[in-house]
Amino acid sequence: MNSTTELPSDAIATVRVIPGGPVRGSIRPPGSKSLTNRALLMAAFGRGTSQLDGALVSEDTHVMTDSLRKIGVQIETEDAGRTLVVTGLQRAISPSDQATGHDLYIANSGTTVRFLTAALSALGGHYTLRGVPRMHERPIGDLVQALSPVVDGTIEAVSDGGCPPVHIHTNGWAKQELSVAGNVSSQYLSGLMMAAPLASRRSGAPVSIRVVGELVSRPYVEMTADAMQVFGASVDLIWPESATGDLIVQINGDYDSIGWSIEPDASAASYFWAAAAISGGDVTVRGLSRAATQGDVAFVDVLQQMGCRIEETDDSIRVDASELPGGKLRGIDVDMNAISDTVQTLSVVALFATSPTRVRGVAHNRFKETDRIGDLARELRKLGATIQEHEDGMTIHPLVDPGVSADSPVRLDTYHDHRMAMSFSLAGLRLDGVQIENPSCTGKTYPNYWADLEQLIGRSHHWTAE
Ligand SMILES: O=C(O)C1=C[C@@H](OP(=O)(O)O)[C@@H](O)[C@H](O)C1
Ligand SMILES: C=C(OP(=O)(O)O)C(=O)O
Repeated sequence: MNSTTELPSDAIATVRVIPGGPVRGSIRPPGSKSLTNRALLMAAFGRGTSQLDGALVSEDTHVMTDSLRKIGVQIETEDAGRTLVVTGLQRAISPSDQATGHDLYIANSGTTVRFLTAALSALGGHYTLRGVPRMHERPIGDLVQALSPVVDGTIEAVSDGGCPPVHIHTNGWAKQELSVAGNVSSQYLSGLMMAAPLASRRSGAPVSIRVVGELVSRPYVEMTADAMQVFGASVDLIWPESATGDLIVQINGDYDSIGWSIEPDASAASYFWAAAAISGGDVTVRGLSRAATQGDVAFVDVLQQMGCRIEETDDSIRVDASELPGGKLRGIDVDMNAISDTVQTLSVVALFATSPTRVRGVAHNRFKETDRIGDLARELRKLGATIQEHEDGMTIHPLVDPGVSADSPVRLDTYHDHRMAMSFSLAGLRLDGVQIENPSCTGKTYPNYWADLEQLIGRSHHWTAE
């Protein structure tokens, strides 16, 4: 057994977090995945050269950067990749590109495949986007269906159920009015919104998008609109007045070159706030406030409902669980549709509450890196928890006897899902013997997670490669 601050490599099979006392400290997570991939896309198709500071360096941003470079976008890096200098590809695709086409590898990055599918269909050319086996089970059919009637050419998703690989052969968009479903993923709408300026370049006309029916993960659409405005495009989100009405999005204008500082990742911050809640400690996350563009900062409201105290400044949010009412976290009933990437984090916190926690509104979590309801329930049960699965979420019953025996370790599978690994590490703050499989899967959005966790939890805990 050894303790190290080095990154777990692929050769390391499991990690064990050793329980200890309250976690106290402060941390600044790496840049936001969602903002980095949006900024890369808009800078790549903008006028002139943009500089992005504080970018995330991870698998999801790497596949975006690589794909953009492959189609001819110039991207220079500084500060170990955290600064990106991007020269926009302000041109239609060249005849030689048209002849050869591009084969783009997008691993398991939902943002990359959905944003690029929309943008490349508007840019024109021949492309195939393919990823890991799980990516070929993640839906993109609603986006392809939205694009099929408007492209001048063809677009198809060839795996069962309308999943990647995606083949695109177009001369851009021939129409400016689209309809898209939003009940499986908001990334389809975000992709179409960001592609719109590319289509307007060709037609000279604004683009209008109707979202038919329910829209999940709404804060990400607001983030897209905000980021597009930062890049100089104009976006109107016209929200329906009744629950049954449709959202209409109108987009006009084009992307400028800008300098932009990217916020730390709020979904990543959830693990550190949760570490405070679970251990009865207090943790300050630097670089985020409630005014952040990322909806996931609202995870602190969930912890507040469970009894934690929240303190904010313009540039930090602190979660304090050192004086919980009655000394314990309380279970809650919460709709997490808007902040679904933090469901796994909450599910582990809920194991240590005094009453059950019901999570609602996240049926779309079954389409992510893995089935984040069924697979999550299976792993939590291995810890001895009673978990009820629902169509739209789950109920987590607190552990009756928190304390897994050290001589009978529990191995938790992570399903190549970074958020499974990061969330399960939190269980190890209180339970003995929790082993997390394939810890390097955090590389999708947080390659330095284990080192950062160790730095925060300090000497009383260690993560251990076995
Ligand atoms: O637009 C984005 O950056 C994201 C939207 C969300 O996906 P869904 O809209 O599929 O819920 C979220 O889960 C994902 O991590 C990032
Ligand atoms: C769902 C996620 O990612 P994506 O959809 O971008 O692959 C995530 O990061 O939790």
